[in-house]
Amino acid sequence: MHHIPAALTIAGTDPSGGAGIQADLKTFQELKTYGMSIITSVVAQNTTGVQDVQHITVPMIKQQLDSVLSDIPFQAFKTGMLANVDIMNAISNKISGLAIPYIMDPVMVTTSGDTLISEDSRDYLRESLLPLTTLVTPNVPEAEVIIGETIETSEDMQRAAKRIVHEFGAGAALVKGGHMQGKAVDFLYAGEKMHTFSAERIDTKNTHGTGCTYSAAITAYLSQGYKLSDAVQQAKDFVTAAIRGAFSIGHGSGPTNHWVHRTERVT
Ligand SMILES: Nc1ncnc2c1ncn2[C@@H]1O[C@H](COP(=O)(O)OP(=O)(O)O)[C@@H](O)[C@H]1O
Ligand SMILES: Cc1ncc(COP(=O)(O)OP(=O)(O)O)c(N)n1
Repeated sequence: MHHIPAALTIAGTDPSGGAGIQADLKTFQELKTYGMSIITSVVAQNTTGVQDVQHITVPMIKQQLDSVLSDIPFQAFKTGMLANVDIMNAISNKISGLAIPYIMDPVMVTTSGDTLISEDSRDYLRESLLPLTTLVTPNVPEAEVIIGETIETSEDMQRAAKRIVHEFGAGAALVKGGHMQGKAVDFLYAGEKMHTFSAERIDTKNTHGTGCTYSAAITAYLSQGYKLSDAVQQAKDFVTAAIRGAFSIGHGSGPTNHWVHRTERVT
């Protein structure tokens, strides 16, 4: 039988199409993985920020998960916005038995400065969800929240990645350097050596949804059987190209361009 790689995203929405579920599904599709989605919160947002949020009820989130789990196999999954402890707890109960890669994008605050998860859920995320992960992908502010320390240098980023694995129990940690100065350097630590992924910093304000796109690309590559460091390298190339080709649309920080690879192939 023909094997179709499939992946699931569990996250909030972005009706303007740049981040959240919409970014994840576009990325899965572009990378030729069949995409499925569980919506945790409906977020009224656009390139300028978040205007309103409505959380989906816990029974409805559980039912969405059951609908997928009872029907279609998938080879990797990711979580994005999980707004509160009740939602995190429901997800954790449903996914803890799944023996496939789990990528957590520990979404907390958007680039526009809007908070997406409650204060008290940060502890739950750290203590109950992190140990379930294959990989967690914090940006620097998120890594600071997880370890409770300020990160100023690339040595600090590497120390954070190690602590997230050894002290907080994540399977691996990818600490992303989009919020630092100079080259866009990310560090991956999975318990052995430190891997470095580096790209030129692109001078653009259009970075809405980069974290979602990056973690979705890693999830897609893992669903296709790539080993972790190769999946991250492929995803880094994908997100860098997507930032380079980002759209100047909307009145704020525009979205990454998910089909830049295809347009490059066509022209
Ligand atoms: N201006 C940029 N030029 C090149 N790469 C970038 C730029 N901004 C972010 N990145 C990269 O995009 C990815 C997402 O990183 P980051 O912005 O830190 O996460 P988030 O979107 O979660 O805040 C990382 O690989 C980071 O290095
Ligand atoms: C629903 C939803 N989830 C996550 C984010 C954050 O997206 P991210 O990729 O970290 O990029 P920014 O948009 O914050 O730059 C979001 N905005 N919405």
